[in-house]
Amino acid sequence: MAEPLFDKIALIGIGLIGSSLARKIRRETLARHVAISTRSAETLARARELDLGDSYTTDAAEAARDADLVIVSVPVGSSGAVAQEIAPALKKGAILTDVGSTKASVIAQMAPHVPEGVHFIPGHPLAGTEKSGPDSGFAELFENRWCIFTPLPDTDPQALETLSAFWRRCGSNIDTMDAEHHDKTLAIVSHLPHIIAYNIVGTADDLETVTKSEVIKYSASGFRDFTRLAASDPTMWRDVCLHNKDAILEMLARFSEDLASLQRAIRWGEGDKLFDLFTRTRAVRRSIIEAGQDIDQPDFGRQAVEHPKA
Ligand SMILES: NC(=O)C1=CN([C@@H]2O[C@H](COP(=O)(O)OP(=O)(O)OC[C@H]3O[C@@H](n4cnc5c(N)ncnc54)[C@H](O)[C@@H]3O)[C@@H](O)[C@H]2O)C=CC1
Ligand SMILES: O=C(O)C(=O)Cc1ccc(O)cc1
Repeated sequence: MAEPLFDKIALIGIGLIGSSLARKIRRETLARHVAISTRSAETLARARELDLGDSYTTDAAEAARDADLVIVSVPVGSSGAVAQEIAPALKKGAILTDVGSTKASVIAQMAPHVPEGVHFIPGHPLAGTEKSGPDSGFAELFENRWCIFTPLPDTDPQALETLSAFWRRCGSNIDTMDAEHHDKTLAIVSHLPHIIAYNIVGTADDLETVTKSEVIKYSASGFRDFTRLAASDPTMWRDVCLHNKDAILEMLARFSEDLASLQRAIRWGEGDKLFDLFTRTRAVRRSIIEAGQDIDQPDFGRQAVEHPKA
């Protein structure tokens, strides 16, 4: 078995992402000690029952003390408060990272609190499901997934390599880019799909002419796919919307223009236009599959939750 990469890893936040990391770290012995901290005593008690770590506390600073790697896995709107709380406890040379779905805002919130000598490397694993909480995690979540880092200009290359090695051991491929580019890219490939899903399910729920029971009874697989995304955690997605506002609004404006054009094509019976668009979009799906992206991983997640492996 390979040597642990770290003596102590602190996981601040133990929901889907934090608990998936905990399970992987424990399974592969990536650290000698896993310290777990979360805000609510109830969630912490559940993490203890699931045996996700070696020590448990609601005091984030206590968990972060002496840690070589601190991973903040909380809704993006709470990342500044967490950074402020743990900052005095961070040891010199420690790596501080996060997993938040937005990056420019997380950097703006966390960076001002990071003490001299601590390596702050913002990160984002592109891996998840619609589930949340410590029960929903599974060790395989990050396998064959991308983990994006958005390093700051003064990021230490050695610390970046150490963190990359950790994520590779979690099964991920690594990419780096600047935070603004990350936020624009994720706005279109992740944030908009969730917003569209929330919207369509909300519209269906509001309809007067179709009853709620008909929506449930007759929901074809297309609508069901939207309901999966629309079941994602409300706190997490409220924060994503509020903290990637500009990029999301920019992509929504583009989306609305294209939707208006589609609406017009339907109104005027422009079959060729519809056919051309649908042909182009089918090719996008095919290239995703050809690129080997396992887009059905959420099903794998559901199976893993039914048969949890700590
Ligand atoms: N759910 C997903 O599919 C993915 C989520 N992310 C990002 O990962 C982060 C965590 O998301 P999940 O694990 O899905 O959420 P979750 O809702 O499953 O877990 C969040 C955890 O943070 C804790 N928490 C909330 N506020 C806190 C605070 N102020 N101090 C300490 N702990 C606090 C909660 O008690 C819970 O343990 C978010 O920033 C999200 O954007 C990234 C990739 C995928
Ligand atoms: O459940 C899904 O389909 C997801 O898209 C999960 C997800 C949610 C947020 C992220 O920042 C990354 C991945």
